[in-house]
Amino acid sequence: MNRIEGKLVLLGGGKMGRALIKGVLSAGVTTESQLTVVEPHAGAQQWWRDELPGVSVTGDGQAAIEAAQIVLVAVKPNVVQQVAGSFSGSWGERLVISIAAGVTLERLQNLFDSRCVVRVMPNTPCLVGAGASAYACGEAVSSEQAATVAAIFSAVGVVDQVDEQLLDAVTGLSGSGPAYVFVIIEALADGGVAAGLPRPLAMQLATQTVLGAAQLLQETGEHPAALKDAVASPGGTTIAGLSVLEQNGLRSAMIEAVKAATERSRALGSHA
Ligand SMILES: NC(=O)C1=CN([C@@H]2O[C@H](COP(=O)(O)OP(=O)(O)OC[C@H]3O[C@@H](n4cnc5c(N)ncnc54)[C@H](O)[C@@H]3O)[C@@H](O)[C@H]2O)C=CC1
Ligand SMILES: O=C(O)[C@@H]1CCC=N1
Repeated sequence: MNRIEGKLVLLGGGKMGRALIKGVLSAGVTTESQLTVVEPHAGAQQWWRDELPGVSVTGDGQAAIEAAQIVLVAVKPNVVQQVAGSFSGSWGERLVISIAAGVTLERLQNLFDSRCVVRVMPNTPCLVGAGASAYACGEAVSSEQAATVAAIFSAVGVVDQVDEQLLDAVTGLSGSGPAYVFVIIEALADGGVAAGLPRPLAMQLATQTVLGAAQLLQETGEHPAALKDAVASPGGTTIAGLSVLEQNGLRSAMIEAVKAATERSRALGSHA
């Protein structure tokens, strides 16, 4: 795993900032002493002091940003403008990496008055090293800086560089997707409970079934339809279940969910 050089500042120590930094630290891509977290809320600051006492935490990022080579922006989309304006120096050649949903490279370039900006869409499984991320680079991002982005996000999962126009769809699929899968797991477990299983056993079976199916798909490289067909015996249990999923529009619900989240990402970008 590539170690990154230089000081890194995280702007926004909330859910995603925590997931990314914990993952990156445990992969050894950076160290606690290279890191400063800028976070205004006392409760969130306390989390960092309790969980990662070697990381500096501050409410005022001026000095830390001055000393940093890399700035990771993990605030809500409507706060990006505020954090960009809160630094009184020039953002200059610093690498600014934003994970804010919908906030475009053009918008980032304007807000940070810099062409060294990268727009990334990660997801929460980064916390356990199983994230899925994609990124697009601004006009002046060097190949070394792009490699730094790849090093950070490959430390916490898989990462691809894409054309920026694809990032709203990435947001709708893999950025928001963990939530869809959690709903599926919860619903599978509810079904198990309805069919008479104790809740803890139902949760374990539902979770492991989703994990195992994903792993089987990934490791065999088979088409999902072929793997689905292999489960469904003629006149058996699975085809009875699949038939109910089709009657209730599961596929179409999934497609519409990704499309709706993609549209929402586009809308967030136009309002951020
Ligand atoms: N939650 C998710 O699954 C994903 C979120 N994202 C993006 O990540 C960004 C952060 O999302 P979450 O971590 O879920 O939100 P969050 O609300 O958990 O974290 C945001 C943090 O920013 C802090 N903050 C507010 N104003 C600030 C300021 N002026 N300076 C520094 N920090 C400030 C807040 O106190 C909070 O701790 C969003 O832009 C979101 O679109 C991207 C991928 C997945
Ligand atoms: O719901 C959101 O806006 C963020 C972006 C992707 C996942 N969560």
